[in-house]
Amino acid sequence: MNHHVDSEVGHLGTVLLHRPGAELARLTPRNNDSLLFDGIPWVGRAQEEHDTFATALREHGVEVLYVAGLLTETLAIPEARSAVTATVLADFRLGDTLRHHVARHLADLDPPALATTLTAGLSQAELRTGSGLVHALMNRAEFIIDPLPNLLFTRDSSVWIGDEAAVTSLAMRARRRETTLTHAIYRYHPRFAGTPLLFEPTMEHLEGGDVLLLAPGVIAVGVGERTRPSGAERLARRCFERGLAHTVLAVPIAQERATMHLDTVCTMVDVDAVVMYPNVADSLQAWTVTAGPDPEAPLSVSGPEPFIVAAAKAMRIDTLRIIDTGLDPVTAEREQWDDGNNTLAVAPRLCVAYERNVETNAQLERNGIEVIRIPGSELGSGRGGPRCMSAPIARASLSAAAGAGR
Ligand SMILES: NC(=[NH2+])NCCC[C@H](N)C(=O)O
Repeated sequence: MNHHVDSEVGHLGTVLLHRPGAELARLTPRNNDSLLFDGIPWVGRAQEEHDTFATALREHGVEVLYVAGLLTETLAIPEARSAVTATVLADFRLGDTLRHHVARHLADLDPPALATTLTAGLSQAELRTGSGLVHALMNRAEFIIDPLPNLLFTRDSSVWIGDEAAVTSLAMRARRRETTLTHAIYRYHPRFAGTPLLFEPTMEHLEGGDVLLLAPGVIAVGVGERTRPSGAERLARRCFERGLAHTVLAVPIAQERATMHLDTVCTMVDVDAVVMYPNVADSLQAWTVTAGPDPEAPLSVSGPEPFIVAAAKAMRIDTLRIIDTGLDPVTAEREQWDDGNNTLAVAPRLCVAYERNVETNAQLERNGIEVIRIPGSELGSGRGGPRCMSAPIARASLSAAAGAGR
């Protein structure tokens, strides 16, 4: 099976999605902030919206894989099952007595039920038997295993570069456990076992929403709230060592919720065009990182210079075209917040976007980009759009198309 991604826009072959489920029903006004949601989504409607997204992708010939299905199949493998449950049981907050009860509870679950518990979490009330001090001092609604509502945003927990999978290192506490699931899938699932892992969750912080494959061999990495400079450095070194890239652009972004990832302000819609939030278009800078002269100095760093200039140079094109999010700054700010810039390219000049971002979508169409509109009123409450909700596993190679090779 051909798993390979070398751009943001090559015809999408296979994508990993997570259909939201019981984990979204865990959100309350008391925990939504710490679980990184801005509201309390209506779960049934979020599922309908997500199904519309998946159907639109399938109608364009895309193979849709779901985390729940892959995880269930993975958990049927004893080694994978014990690796994943060990990460849950390692939680310090449990203490030995409760840990023992949780281990017994998990051991009784079949793979589908275990997959559900690992994503939706486990409350004190749901644990069949419990005892000990930690259990006694918990209230019934408290989580023994925290839910993972942000699993919806599959973009962040793994990224394919070439034919390698990078399992990322998530910065926010509420999301860390997501990568234990993606890690297990890529290590043990028969479809993926043997895939080289370019990055591991034990490394410096790096999130997929910050990683943009601008062209074969050229990667932009947003550096801000989530991805740290050290994470970008580690990714650059590993990509150079493995011949997966010749240039990495480190792009500082404001450490704010609205711009938590680079893909919240900029996504690619054509081989030489991005849709970009106008309020940052002029100020976005990039540091250019290339392989250094010798092992003592593995990286060369230069810059900063305007992102679009650095990107065009690295991509060896004259200009990187910028399509902005509508002209008036208030509309632009509203639509950026609602993930207007967060499009998923299905092919060059064909992208999926939330229908609510009326101005941005009209701008895209005026610039020759076809827009597949999907509803996102409930999905968007987690602050993520079509790109955040998808992890491409296979795209038609642009380097093959250009005859460039690597
Ligand atoms: N690639 C992205 N922009 N992902 C959006 C993730 C949103 C999620 N609620 C978080 O705060 O982490």
